[in-house]
This record gives sequence, C-alpha cells and structure tokens, in this order.
Amino acid sequence: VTGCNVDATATPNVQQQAGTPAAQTAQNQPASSTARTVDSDQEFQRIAADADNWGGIGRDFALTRHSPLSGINRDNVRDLRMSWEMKTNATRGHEGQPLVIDDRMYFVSAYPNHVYAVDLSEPDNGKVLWHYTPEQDERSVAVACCDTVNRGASYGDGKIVFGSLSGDIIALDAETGREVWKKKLAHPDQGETVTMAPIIANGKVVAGISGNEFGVLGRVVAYNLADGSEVWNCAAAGSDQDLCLGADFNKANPHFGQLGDLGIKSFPGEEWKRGGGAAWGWYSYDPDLKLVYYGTGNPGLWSPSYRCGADTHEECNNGEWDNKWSMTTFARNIDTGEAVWGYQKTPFDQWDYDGVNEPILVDLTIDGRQVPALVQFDRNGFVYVHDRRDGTLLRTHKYVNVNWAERVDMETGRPVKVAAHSPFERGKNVSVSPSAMGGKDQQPCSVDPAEPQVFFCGTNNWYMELEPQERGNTMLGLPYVFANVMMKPEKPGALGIVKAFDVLTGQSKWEIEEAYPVWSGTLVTDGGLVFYGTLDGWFRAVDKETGEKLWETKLPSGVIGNAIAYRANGNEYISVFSGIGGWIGLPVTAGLDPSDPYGALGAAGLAFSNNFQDIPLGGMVHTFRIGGAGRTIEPPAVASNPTAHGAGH
Ligand SMILES: O=C(O)c1cc(C(=O)O)c2c(n1)C(=O)C(=O)c1cc(C(=O)O)[nH]c1-2
Repeated sequence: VTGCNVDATATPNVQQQAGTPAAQTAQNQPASSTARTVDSDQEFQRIAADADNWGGIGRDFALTRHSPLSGINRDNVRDLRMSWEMKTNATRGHEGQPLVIDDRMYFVSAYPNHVYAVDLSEPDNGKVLWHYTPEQDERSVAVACCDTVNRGASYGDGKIVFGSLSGDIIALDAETGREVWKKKLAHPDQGETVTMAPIIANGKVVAGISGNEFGVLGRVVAYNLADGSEVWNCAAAGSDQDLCLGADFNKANPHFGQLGDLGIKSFPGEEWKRGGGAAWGWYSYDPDLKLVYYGTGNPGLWSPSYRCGADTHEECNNGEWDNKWSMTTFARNIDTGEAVWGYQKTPFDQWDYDGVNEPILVDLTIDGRQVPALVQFDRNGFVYVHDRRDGTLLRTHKYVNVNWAERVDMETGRPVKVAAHSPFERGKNVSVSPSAMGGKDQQPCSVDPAEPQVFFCGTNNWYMELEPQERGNTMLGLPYVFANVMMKPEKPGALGIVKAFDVLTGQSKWEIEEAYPVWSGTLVTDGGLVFYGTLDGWFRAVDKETGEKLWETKLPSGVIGNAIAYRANGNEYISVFSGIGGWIGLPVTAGLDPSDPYGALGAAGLAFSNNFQDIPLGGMVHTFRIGGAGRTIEPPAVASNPTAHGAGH
C-alpha cells in the first residue's frame, strides 16, 4: 500500500526544478554513488569545524546545538528580520531541524516527509534545487502515537539520509535527490514507524523504530552508508545475544545489571516479546571511543500490573521485574553494535517515561577530575551525568518537580520510588509529577562547550492523573496502553519553563516562564544568545547569561522545531520550522473531540483547557538575518498532503 497521492510506479520519485544544475546532470548520472568511500568521521568533523555549517542534527556528534557564530549577537539581535520563508507542503508537527552544508540547506517535512535541497548562495533567497517525496504506507499515520513528525536528516559521503514514517531508511544523492538506497526498518502493519533522525557515524547509518504504544519490540539497526547493507541489529529486550551485550557489559558497574538474559527474565512469561524499548529519540556519538549513545523507550504496556510477576508494589520494585533493557541509556560500539554499558533509569516503568531524550556529550570537571561525560535530561525528571567511557553515574538531580521518586540512590543506581505516586491498582487514580510527557520530552537542550555544565532546556510544567485499566487486546499494531491519563498544569499560566540548568549544582542560573509549552529545542550561539520557540508560535532570543528577552517574532503556527545558525553568501542566518504538533499538539492537529480530556493519551485535557485549538496549523521553514528583506519563496508543487484530513489519535 502506498500513500494515496504517490505514484508507486515512479521510482525514483524525484522531481527536478527545470534549469538548475542538478536538473541538468540528473539524467546522466547513475542513481548510485556507492563507489565513493570517505572516512565519514573525518568528513563530518571537517564539516563541523567550519562555523558556517550546521552539518548534523545537533550540529556536532555530541549534540551540543551550539554554534560558534557570533555575528548575530546581543548588540544587534533587535534588528533580526525575516530573510525568506517557504511552506513545506505539509502540515502537522514540524520537529527537527534543517541541515546547512556549504551554502545548501536540506530538510524533511512532517508526513508525507517531503525532502528539499535549497540553494542559499543569494541573500534573502532560497532556491529549491530538488525535492523528493517517499512512497508511504498510509497505515503508518494511524500507528504514529504522537503525531506524524520527523526529526530530521543526516549528511555523509554525498548522501542525505532520513527515515520515512512508513519505516524506510532512505539515502538520497545530495546533488540530485536521486535515491541511492532504501531499506525497510519499521513495519506499520505491526505498529512500527520511524520518526527519529538517523545518525551517520564511522561509515554507518544508525536508526531505530517507534511503536511502544502498539506492542512492538524495539531494535536499533546500523546500515552501511555506502550501500545500505545491514551491519548490526540489536533488540531492546530478549536474550543477551538479541541485545548484543558484550562480554564485559557493565564491567565497571555490575550493579547496573550484567549478562544473564535479564531482557527475558525481568518480564513475566512471554511479555518480553512485546517489551517495547523502541529508541525513537536522539543519538550521539564519540568518534574517539567509537561509541554511539541512545536511550530506549517504555516497556510497552502502561498498565503496570501486567509487566510484573508479583502482586504488590514492593515485590514489583525489588529488582526482579525491571523490564530490562527498556528505559536504558546504552553505549554501543559503532562497528559491532556490542553494548559496552547500559544504565536503566526507570526500572519497571509505571509512567511512560521513555528514556529516549538526547544524550549530550561534554567534558566536565567533577571532583577535580576531567571527565568525558554524558548528560541526559530524562523524561522522568532527573538529569543524569555519566562517565561516558564506562557509564559510571556521577551526578543526578531533579530538574523539574518530581514526586514519583525521592531521589536516585547513588550506591545502587536505582530510583527510590514513592508508592503513593505509583499507579498500580486497576481503576485507582494516582497523581504524578512529571506527567507522561516528562520533565521534558523530545525537545533537545543545548550547551556551550565553553561552559559545559550549564544546559539550556525547554521543560514541561504539568502533572498527570493516571488510572490503570483492564488489559484489552494484545495484537501487534493495535494500541497497547490500558490506562486513562489526564494532564494538568502545575502552575497555570506557566506550562513551559526554559531553564539554564547547572548539572553539577542542580540549580537553575535563570528560568523563563512561558504561558504555552516549550516543545522546541534550544540553540546557543557565541553571539551570547539562546533561541527557542513556543507552542503558540513565539520565536525568541534571550541573553545566554541572564535570560533577558532580547528579540521575538510571532510565527504563523506553533514552534516545535529546533533553531539552527549558519553562514551562507557571507551573511549569518537563523532558521527554524513552524508547525504545531507532536504529542503536545496532537489534539489540535488530529482534530480531537474537545469534550474528551483523555484523548491523545491525556494530552487533550491539557490542550483544550489551555486553548491550544486557537493555534493555527502550519508547516514552514523560516530564515532570519540582521536586516533581512522578508521574501516568501514559493515551494515547488508536490503531491498534496495525504494527511491533512487523515487519521490520528
Ligand atoms: O514509545 C514510542 O514508540 C513513542 C514514539 C514517539 C514518536 O515516535 O514520536 C513518541 C513517544 N513514544 C512518546 O512517548 C512521546 O512522548 C512522544 C512525543 C513525541 C513528539 O514528537 O512530540 N513523540 C513521542
């Protein structure tokens, strides 16, 4: 089955703009560039070393979202103006970020995932060089739990690589937009989709699936960048071998759990086969250690009594029923997939605190020692600081209001849970902070490596009431939640709080309260600025040191994308998407019934009691520079958006 408006016979499904250099060469060029071989790590580091580029999802392998550019700064940001903007030909949630490499921009829209290459060589102008729309299995729309989003593409060896919602990992020739290879990763008929941005590391493309709300078993796969052949494939539950656990797994921290098929034994019966753990978030990479880092999602079933072989809260939390290795930060060897360490943040999850948030790599001085660290602001409300070589846990702090756990016991590495806030009994409501959307969700933080302990994060300021339900069907591809959830503000009028949070002291340097959620990532620049957007469409720049608001503009839809900074044609620019959506915006994008507060897994109550329905839908890329001329670029005609009136939850 292909998307309604896609011609399945037209492969590769590429339309060229007449008259562009790319169009002239497209006919003569072979569709494959597999003959090229570069050291992809060296290539990427060269791209990242050039301040003009934004060459990777988080700009660098470490996911700092820091730009060394300083031409747009505290002194002139008040003169920041629209340079050009363009519709993406898609609506619903526009997450992720464009890439900019050597005067060219590449980006992926929300479903149906149009990909565009834009020539930036003229000021205040973006000229579309090519565009590509993948064939889609429209069943994917119905099994995307949290809107039909896409978090971006990666670049390597002349290719743009991205995932389609229908689960294909696709490599396009960056010059022409022709398909070089395409591999099936996720199967929508079985509840699987792809929303994450694959990364490219050491000549491999690493990607994972979504689908924990549909009874899937998560897996992460590495493909050869050259030809898409599979290199390794590691599951999130199952035997040690299924999980690709190395012989020395967690050697430095045996208390995190080691070998012994815990990925089977820590689930009752055969539940591990629906063990979730899909890693649909952000991945980082350390090219010296050759380790790729990511986190696994929730263990498949929200209603906790079905994931434990015992009856009481105490027995289910004694370590026997951890549902390993869901909710785990993993470090895997990029060449073999072998897991070197894994730390489970929320054993026996009862709240849907998917552990997939971005693992950011910084070098910190802790207790007088220089440590190559990994910092992760988890959904569960704790920020974790690890030694990224072996996983040793160095610090944890609550970064939002947290009541489900008192603290993380640094001896055992386990959260000290609070029974009163652990939903356990069917039909019994408990109130929990943070909500299932977490202290923060997919919206990535940024950090300036020159001040590596201070992270700029958009955080969520609401709690939930959660009531486990009877178990319904257990068929793959059908919703697999079995809980009623409702979300409510912690403090009315301040749903989003942007924090400059010090992960060593556990204190905020400054905080900004926003009326609407801050579901966008942040960008920090050497101009002394932090950029972020709000769900109601404000795009703002604040002083990195004080949080003082220095500039703002209102965009035509909500902002849930991540700003980038780059230089092209001699000018510095900031670009960002608008387009309300994601889980937070789903009640609006999917047109849910305002009278049902439980819709969209509890997001509807929050949305409709805070007027999210007044935020217009959208899907645009906006570009700003000092004194920009404000041009609207007509996007090329593409197949109309099959999701505009499509299904949702
Ligand atoms: O467990 C999953 O498979 C899965 C997938 C996704 C997704 O692919 O977007 C989200 C979630 N879970 C999720 O729990 C969540 O909070 C969430 C928010 C968003 C978003 O884009 O706003 N996606 C997802």
